[in-house]
Amino acid sequence: MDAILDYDQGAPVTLYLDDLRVRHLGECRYDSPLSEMLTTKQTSPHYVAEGDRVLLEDTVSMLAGHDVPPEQVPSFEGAGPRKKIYFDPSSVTAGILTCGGLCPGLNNVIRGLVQELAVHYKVKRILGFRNGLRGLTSEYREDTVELTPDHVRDIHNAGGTILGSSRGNQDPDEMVDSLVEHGVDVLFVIGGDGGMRAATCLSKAIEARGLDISVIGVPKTIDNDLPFTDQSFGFQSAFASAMDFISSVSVEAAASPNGVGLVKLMGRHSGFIAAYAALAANGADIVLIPEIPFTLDGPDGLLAYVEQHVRKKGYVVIVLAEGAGQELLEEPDLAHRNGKATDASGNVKLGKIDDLLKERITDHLTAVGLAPTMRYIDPSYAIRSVVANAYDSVYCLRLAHAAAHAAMAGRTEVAVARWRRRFVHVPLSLMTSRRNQVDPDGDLWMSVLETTCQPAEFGAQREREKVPSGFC
Ligand SMILES: Nc1ncnc2c1ncn2[C@@H]1O[C@H](COP(=O)(O)OP(=O)(O)OP(=O)(O)O)[C@@H](O)[C@H]1O
Ligand SMILES: O=P(O)(O)OC[C@H]1O[C@](O)(CO)[C@@H](O)[C@@H]1O
Ligand SMILES: [Mg+2]
Repeated sequence: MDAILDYDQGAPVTLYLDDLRVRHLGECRYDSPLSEMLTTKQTSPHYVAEGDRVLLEDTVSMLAGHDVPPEQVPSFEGAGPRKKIYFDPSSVTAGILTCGGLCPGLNNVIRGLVQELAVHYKVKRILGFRNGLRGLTSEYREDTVELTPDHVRDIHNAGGTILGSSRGNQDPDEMVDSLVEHGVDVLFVIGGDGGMRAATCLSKAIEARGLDISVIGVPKTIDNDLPFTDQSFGFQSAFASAMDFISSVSVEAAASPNGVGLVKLMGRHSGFIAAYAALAANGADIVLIPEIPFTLDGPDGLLAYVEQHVRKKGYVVIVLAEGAGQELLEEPDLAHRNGKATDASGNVKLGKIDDLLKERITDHLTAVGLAPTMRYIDPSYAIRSVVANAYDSVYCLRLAHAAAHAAMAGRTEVAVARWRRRFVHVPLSLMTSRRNQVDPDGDLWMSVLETTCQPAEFGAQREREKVPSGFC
């Protein structure tokens, strides 16, 4: 009686109730320092009581599809403080690391963790491991920093991460050795999909050795490509920053003869930054994202539409996610543009779709007598190195609180996330089970089409990878 979820949208996704269960290190025997605050708490629109759960789905039709009693409806464990906890806080050593690409809010999460652990749980020793998972290798394991509330008080005023970050693979057993050597009881891994995979490997290696160490993931990514989280922290700050570049390019393109404004934004496999920044700036005429392949040539292709737009309006503004149109670079004569290499963590390096577009648009418009003025911006790292905005700042702090509570309550192999505006525990296996992508049939993309007035697709419809609805 386990098969619970079946999204019949292209690729069906079946979730089992067991997929949503969180691993515990053992019985919670210690009174939490926060227990007094919790005595009268019950579930309300603003609080999920201990023991209650948060529904995975939120539409009547989805819920009606389950012919099971309420306790078997798919749901997440709520995050938050517990009256009884697993670890004796006075003897806990905590570890924190940040890995992968930068993301606004990393320092905010570090600060929130240190404050919650030190001030409320009275944890005396909090170690920061430097430069991501590399900090747990034998070569670098001694290079730690002791984190105190004083030390982290103002770090949220800067972008980046005071701990540093890195990509590249490490041996799980070597990393566990480092945790044992430092006596770490709870480890917080602040990372993206790779970081969550690494946290899973670490948890498994810890379990295989029968150790009592909790591993908690705090998912971060400006790409917003992690599933089971409403939006990842830092995403909002990143797209707000991207919006300014779209506005600049729009001003430039509008003031130039046959102006073509082109902004390339980060987003390897998911076009959320491009979509949101374009909506926020409201100046984009075309948004191109990895989820929706496009064709350049032909009457329904991108080039014809660009031409038509320039003729009608005098200029055109295109927002391009870096992972868009990669299929165009597969063509044999374009092989030189196709990166096809991988970075140190195994992430595929993308081909240069921006170069191809600049060249093809320039050639096409010139050939039809509309020689363009190309205004191109690649803000690149500028959008992810910014300080977290006010919203992300609050979000990071609350995620950090949830992560500290999860760890002290002996949860492990789990990430904290915000799901349908509640904070929940998401098993790491679920966090890495799929990629969050813009759903071409979802309402976000609909809003993009409504705003830009671009056609739903450029060129002949291609078979595209279907994404499960409900995760965007
Ligand atoms: N499949 C995996 N198994 C174990 N560890 C992994 C795996 N993938 C990545 N890692 C580790 O996780 C760390 C971070 O991965 P990665 O560089 O891909 O960044 P990320 O956490 O995905 O963040 P971003 O969203 O910026 O890419 C790397 O140091 C890498 O060693
Ligand atoms: O930091 P790197 O290695 O240059 O990688 C850049 C990639 O990282 C991301 O910012 C995700 O963190 C992607 O949007 C981008 O493609
Ligand atoms: Mg990644």
